[in-house]
Order: sequence, then structure tokens, then C-alpha cells
Amino acid sequence: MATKVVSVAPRVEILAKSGINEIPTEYVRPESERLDLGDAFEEVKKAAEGPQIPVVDLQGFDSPDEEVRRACVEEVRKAATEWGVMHIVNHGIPLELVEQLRKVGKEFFDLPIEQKEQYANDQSSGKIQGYGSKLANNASGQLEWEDYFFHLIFPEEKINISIWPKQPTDYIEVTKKFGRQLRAVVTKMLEVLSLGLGLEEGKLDRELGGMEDLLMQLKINYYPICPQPDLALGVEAHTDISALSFILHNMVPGLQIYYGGRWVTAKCVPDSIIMHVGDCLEILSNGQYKSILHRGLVNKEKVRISWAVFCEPPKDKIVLKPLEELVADGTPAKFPPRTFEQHIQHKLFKKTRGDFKTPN
Ligand SMILES: O=C(O)CCC(=O)C(=O)O
Ligand SMILES: [Fe+2]
Repeated sequence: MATKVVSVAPRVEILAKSGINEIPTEYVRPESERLDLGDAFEEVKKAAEGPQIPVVDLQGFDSPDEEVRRACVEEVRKAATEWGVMHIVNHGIPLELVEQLRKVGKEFFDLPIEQKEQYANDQSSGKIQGYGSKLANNASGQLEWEDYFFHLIFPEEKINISIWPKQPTDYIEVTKKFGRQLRAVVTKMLEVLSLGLGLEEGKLDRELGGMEDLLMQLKINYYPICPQPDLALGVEAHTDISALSFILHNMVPGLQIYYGGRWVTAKCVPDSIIMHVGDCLEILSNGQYKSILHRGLVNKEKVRISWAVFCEPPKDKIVLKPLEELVADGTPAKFPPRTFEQHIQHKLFKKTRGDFKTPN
């Protein structure tokens, strides 16, 4: 009888709950990477000194006063240029809705494993939406300390609701509502970022596919408690392939940004949403806005959950390249033209080859 070889991703939640004191070797990072790893709670204490991720207030952009609007654009431009990441406050999403989103996501992950497995994705057959854990994608077999749930949330016509969690029963309603609200923030941020580049305010949204084609993918990252946080990573160092990424979390620290030659741990800023510049925006802006290297630490005390929403152009419809307005004799194009799909393949190729220290 022929046996089918299936690669089953181990669920980190099961490992974490098994009571082990030492993590399996696949989760142990290489020695060079381990030098500056640590428990996220310890690292965030150290972050009190040193550089901080900028906090940007978006309220100014709605002001009737042109000066106030301009100051807001400048604040965002500076953060996107120097850091490529910022905490946004007064983003406009009702805080009760953010709380509901956190609640339904947590309730899904609180379900028994067998129930979550009914939503398992199947990466080998291209079914990437659903419940999953990282599959080793290089020879070292290196794994990350997290499970996740991944699905499209916007535009609604493109959603496949049949793969969304049915439990808790309000998951769908709350998550859809959040998707709509976040799309309004995306519109606004792309306006601000366009103006920051001296472009007309609708430019970046259109270049990325606009209301019909720009996709918003939600990834709920679930990082169980880890007995050896100084050996593991929840998410290894990477830049996001998206145009923009938004992150909410359950106020447990973990996110680190590579800035000024060292890892800076993000503080938990109440009522804020984190926004990253991703590779696509770095390309369109000809490198003016930076797609930064970041990673996720784990800890010994608390489960961390984060909600990452990746805003992406369609895979093949658009050729991404530095915008004409930003290319001149003295500032040549820094990136060759490529579709989003080609960009993904290019990055995967570099990664499987092992030279992933400076992704892009
Ligand atoms: O959990 C986080 O804070 C970051 C997650 C992340 O970088 C990602 O999912 O791409
Ligand atoms: Fe990321």
C-alpha cells in the first residue's frame, strides 16, 4: 500500500502545555542569533532607556487648520523615513471594537485543539488560509514559537467566509466590522504618506489597487508561554512583504525593531495601533520610506496574541516600481520592476538559500 507523506506542523500550544522544561532543538535559534535574545518582559524593562518607536497622533489630519494637517503629515513622514514603524494614536477605530476583536480572537484560541484543527490550513496544497503553524522551509528545520490563524478580511466580495471561525459566534460580525474600520485607516494613512512624498493624496492607494484590489489579510499570532525564551523566537527577523502592516496585541510585549544597529523592544502603548512600512511601499517610495527588520520575542509568564493585518497589492495585476515622480537624475530607481508575486518568490529564494540576513 502506498503511503502518502504528509508534513504535519506541530502545534506549539500542545508543546507548551506538555510541561516541558527544555524546548525541542528545532526551536533553538543558532548561536549567533541567541546572543541578544531574552524574555520579552525583561527586554521591555531595558527599553525604558534608549531610542523609542515614535508615537504619532493622527487626529491632526482631520483638522480644518491647514498648518495642523501639515504638521501631522510631517510627523508621519519622519517616522516612516527614520523608523519605518510607528505607534498611531487617535486612529479613529472605536476602542470598544478593538476590545471585541481581542475578545473573539482569544476565545477562538481558547477552544480545544481538536476544534481548532477543523480549520487547519494545508500549505502543501496551497490552502494557506486557516489555522496553522510554521513548516520548516529550509534545511535547518528551524521553527518558530507560535501558532496562527490567517484569512482575508477585505474587500468583502473576495472573502471566503466558510473558512472563518464559527466559534465564538460573534467572530464573523466583529472581524468584518473591524476590517471595514481598518480600511478607513488604511485610506487615511496612504493619503498622509502620499502627501509626505509630495504626491497627490490618492496616489498610493490607487497604485496599490484601491478599494477593489488592495487586499487586507489578517494573521492572528498566538505565542504560547515559552520555558526558554532566551533560546527561541516567536517570529524570526523579517521585513513584511506588504505595503503597510497594522498590529494590535493583548498588551504583552514581544515586538522588536532593528534600529541603529540594535534591537529596540516596542513598549505597549495603550489605545494605539502599530503600523509598519512594508516592502511594497519601500519600493514605490524609492526607498524613502523604510521596510524595517523586526522579530517577535516570547516570554515565560504570559501568552501573547497579536493581530497583524497585511495590506497587499494584487499578486499579478500591478508592476511595483519606484514612482516616476520620485526618480530623477540624481536619484535613480533603487528597485527593479516586479509584480508582488515575483517579489514573494524572490524573497523565498533568498531565504531557502540561507542568505536571509538582509532580506529584500
Ligand atoms: O506579533 C508581532 O508583534 C509581530 C508579528 C509580525 O511581525 C508578523 O506577523 O509579520
Ligand atoms: Fe512582520
